[in-house]
Amino acid sequence: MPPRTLYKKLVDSHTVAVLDEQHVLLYADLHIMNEYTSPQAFSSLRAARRGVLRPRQQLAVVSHIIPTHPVSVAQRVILDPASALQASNLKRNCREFGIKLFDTNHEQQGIEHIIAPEHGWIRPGMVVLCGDSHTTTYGALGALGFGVGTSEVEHILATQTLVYRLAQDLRIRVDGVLPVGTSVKDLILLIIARIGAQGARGYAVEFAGSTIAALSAEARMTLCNMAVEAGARAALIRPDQTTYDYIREKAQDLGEQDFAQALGDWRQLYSDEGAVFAVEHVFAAQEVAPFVTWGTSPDQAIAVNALIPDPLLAGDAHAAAATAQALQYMGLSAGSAIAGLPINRVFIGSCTNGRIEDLRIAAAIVKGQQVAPAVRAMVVPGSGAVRRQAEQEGLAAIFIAAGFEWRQPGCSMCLAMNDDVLAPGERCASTTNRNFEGRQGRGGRTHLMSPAMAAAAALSGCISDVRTLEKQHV
Ligand SMILES: CC(C)[C@H](C(=O)O)[C@@H](O)C(=O)O
Ligand code: SF4
Repeated sequence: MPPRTLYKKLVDSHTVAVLDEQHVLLYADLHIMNEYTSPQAFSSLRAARRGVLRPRQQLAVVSHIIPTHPVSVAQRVILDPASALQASNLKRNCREFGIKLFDTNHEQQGIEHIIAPEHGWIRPGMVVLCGDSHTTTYGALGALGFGVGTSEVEHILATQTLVYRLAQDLRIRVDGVLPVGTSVKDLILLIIARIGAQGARGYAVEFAGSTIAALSAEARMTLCNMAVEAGARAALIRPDQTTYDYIREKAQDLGEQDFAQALGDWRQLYSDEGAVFAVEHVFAAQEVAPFVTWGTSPDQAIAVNALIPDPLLAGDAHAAAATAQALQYMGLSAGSAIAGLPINRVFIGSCTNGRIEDLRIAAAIVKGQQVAPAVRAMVVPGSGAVRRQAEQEGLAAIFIAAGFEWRQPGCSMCLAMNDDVLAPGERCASTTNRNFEGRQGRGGRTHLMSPAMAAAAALSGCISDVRTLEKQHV
């Protein structure tokens, strides 16, 4: 057999039938649903008088619409009628078809992409599908994860398979040590800025190199989560000891013997020597600086000490128009510094940066300091488990003492489908993944950055270089 990439191995091991040169029928080990993209699928299923083939390989989470007010989980109520209906529909569907659900008042409630790995349900070698684009997150653990559309959700529920168009292979190598004050979030913002928001379109991306190997399992999730913002159809990292240790800790139901047996399979999950990638990009970790987006697309990002780009210097007329439009929406002028720009809001959370390690990083910066008076800052943990752990570790107390709001988990202001929204014109330092126009509320202005940079912005009241801030406090 010719050398294969990790991606090809995963596809091959889940191919039920080859349909044509471009398409296979792909088997899904796990299918995750949210309240937003599943209702129609269930309606169609009922209309066709079909059932759910493998209910135990399904998982449902109410994540996008739940309010995050700091009332107890049991007291959480969805007031918005349309959202309440979505949640009750999901409940009804899950009850009828016997699917495990993390409902609005569940203690472990949170964002689907945080809940699934933290319970040990994502394992190397799996295919995981979900009606949500950030399903690429699971590549961090060596699983092939990607988002599907509503009509595909119906097909998966009925057959546990998907008609899948094959992607091409792209490798991104990163070597070296990330500089002090930077994190994997800065790395992925830099990569997207360089290759563009369409730079990985149509490709399954494998991240490789010493920088990637040194990342924690959670940091790898941040990386694979955001790869979709470069258009990637999947993101993968070869499983290694870091992966095995993470799963050992999280997968409580996996006994010694099963784990040992699984390890044998997981160790085969790598791109063979000589496997061909259609495209390869190489980066050096030393190039990474704290990054911030200035525009309305995740690739419109610069190092915090750089100047906001000038449309006149853009490559072509199309790029010039896009830059000018983004600057206008963001209320920024070309050529000015991004550092020092006053902000109104800070949001720390989301499936990109709402894990315990993210909260630890932010809390270390915030500790003993105060949120700037004009700023409203919130921390929304990614799940009930993250929230509880942060409370046990004393992180919540640090945030609260500094003046942050300590909220209940959910997607929250990542996409403003609940009442956590920006007012028109408000500027937000956000650890999320998308800065599209209106993403956090109509007329709201989003600057994507790392948890460390968001913490620094909260304290100083403006976009600030966390490296300088850290020095001031030493
Ligand atoms: C609501 C859902 C379909 C959407 C996605 O697919 O990613 C959301 O999670 C997002 O982040 O924009
Ligand atoms: S946290 Fe944001 S990116 Fe993640 S699933 Fe929710 S809305 Fe989508």
